[in-house]
Amino acid sequence: MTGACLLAGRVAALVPAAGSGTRLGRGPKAFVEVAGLSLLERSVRALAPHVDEVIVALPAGMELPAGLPARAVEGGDTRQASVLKLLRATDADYVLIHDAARPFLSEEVIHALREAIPETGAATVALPVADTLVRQSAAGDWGEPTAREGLWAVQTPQGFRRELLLAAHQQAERDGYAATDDAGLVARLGVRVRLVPGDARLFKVTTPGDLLLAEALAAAEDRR
Ligand SMILES: Nc1ccn([C@@H]2O[C@H](COP(=O)(O)OP(=O)(O)OP(=O)(O)O)[C@@H](O)[C@H]2O)c(=O)n1
Ligand SMILES: C[C@](O)(CO)[C@H](O)COP(=O)(O)O
Repeated sequence: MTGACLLAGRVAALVPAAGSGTRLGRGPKAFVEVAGLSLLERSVRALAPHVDEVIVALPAGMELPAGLPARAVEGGDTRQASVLKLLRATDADYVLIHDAARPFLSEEVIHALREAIPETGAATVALPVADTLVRQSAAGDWGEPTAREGLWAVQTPQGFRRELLLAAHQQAERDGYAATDDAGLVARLGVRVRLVPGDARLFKVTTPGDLLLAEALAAAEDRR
């Protein structure tokens, strides 16, 4: 394992990649290619040098691309269910959860996240919100403006002591509670989650417009 930031123990990167990519409309999204490399390959290749193992949750019946330094489990019906399966597939001391759909993950972000984890056992990469925010009215127009000060848009990777995240998932499962990310499940236990400034390039490829952006960014990065 390489990576400057020491976490005491083994670190696994867990990559939920079992989504169907409905909003993108190009089939299982993790396998969609950007400049010749799939979102999944880009994400795994960014993580692998910084962790002891990489485990990917895949849609049923799909296999890992040849030569990828990872092993696979079958994903669940939701992202939360896929992450729980990934957590049960490792005994690492720490886990970094990273969406396959966020393919532009830098070494700097991984290091900053790893440094933030030990204080409370939980940290996430996120970006301070830069746009004006408004809640829509009942008619779908401009409704109530929302102050953006102190608001962050949450990204991945997110890092945890594995036992803490497992406890959070198990509690959520008992309560029938669903969250859109893992930090939210841990925060629900009353544990402080550190916010680590992220990177605009960590956007989630969700819509066809995001894919165009990803193609442009990949072309620029691959030229460097
Ligand atoms: N059952 C699921 C659903 C999502 N994911 C993963 O969680 C990440 C974030 O999900 P999202 O971007 O919403 O992907 P999809 O669910 O594929 O997209 P959509 O909602 O448009 O179908 C993705 O890497 C996706 O593959 C997963 O592992 N298992
Ligand atoms: C985990 C996440 O990427 C953090 O922003 C996000 O919540 C995933 O949401 P999705 O609806 O599963 O894309």
